[in-house]
Amino acid sequence: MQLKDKVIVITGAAQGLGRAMAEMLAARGARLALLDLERSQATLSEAVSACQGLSSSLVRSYACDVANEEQVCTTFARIAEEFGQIDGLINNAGIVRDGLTLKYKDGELSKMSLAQWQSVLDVNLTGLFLCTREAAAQMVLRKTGGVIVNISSISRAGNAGQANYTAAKAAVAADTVTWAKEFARYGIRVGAIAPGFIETEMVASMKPEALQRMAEGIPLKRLGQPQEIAHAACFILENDYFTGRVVEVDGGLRL
Ligand SMILES: NC(=O)C1=CN([C@@H]2O[C@H](COP(=O)(O)OP(=O)(O)OC[C@H]3O[C@@H](n4cnc5c(N)ncnc54)[C@H](O)[C@@H]3O)[C@@H](O)[C@H]2O)C=CC1
Ligand SMILES: CC(C)c1ccc(C(=O)O)c(O)c1O
Repeated sequence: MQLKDKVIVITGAAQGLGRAMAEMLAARGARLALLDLERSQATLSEAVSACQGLSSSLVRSYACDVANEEQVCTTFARIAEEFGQIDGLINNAGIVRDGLTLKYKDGELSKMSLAQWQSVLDVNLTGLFLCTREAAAQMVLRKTGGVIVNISSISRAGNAGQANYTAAKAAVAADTVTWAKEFARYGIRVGAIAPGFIETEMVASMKPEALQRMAEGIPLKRLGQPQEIAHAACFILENDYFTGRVVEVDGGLRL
């Protein structure tokens, strides 16, 4: 897919990987619909301005909680109406609520709460399902075809302290295959990226000692940059023979 003038929706676009992908796509001439939570609209406006500084193509922001079915349906219908079509979707919005499933220390047993489990599944998996369904529906109805890029994680292979996140990101990788098979007949490709540790606000909230230990274990000896993930997203969007696969961009962490 040539990116110039294509309409690409990015969820969780206010900061981090979402914003980096928005800026790279703007620089390549794509038209952008940038989504984030109501409470992140001020930051999202800054992302819109940054994109507008890189391109004369249309860039608009939308307040949308990807885990809210009504908001997702309304927002994707609005985007299709306002832009005339949807050519691409990057399912990037995600949260972490890390913790051990069980912790036993000094005679005290603590547990991951159902709310802690459910909140991560709601955003990282159900949200991604809702956005995929609504974007694909517009692509099918308008007979445009398109591309969907899901953000998984190397955590999908299992990571202590992330039972909720791991479950969601593994399901994202599995459903990337499911949807690649289901949607190929409509000219829709679906791919995924599994980033390793990338330098964003989410990772900055980790303990510095833990981050340092982690970086030392990465063969390339550094965290990834958001632009390196944006580059992978552009590859999936642009390469017309790519579907149903997960691109791992992790500095060799899982070798
Ligand atoms: N930073 C990293 O090292 C890695 C990140 N990832 C994944 O990449 C994606 C982006 O991560 P970062 O940019 O690091 O995170 P971030 O926390 O910096 O940005 C996430 C964005 O998603 C938005 N968001 C959260 N819940 C939302 C919801 N319900 N509806 C709409 N927007 C919502 C937030 O407001 C925020 O703007 C996530 O899916 C994350 O799981 C995967 C592997 C590694
Ligand atoms: C273990 C993986 C690389 C990981 C680690 C931390 C975060 C985060 O803090 O956001 C992730 O999203 C991950 O996927």
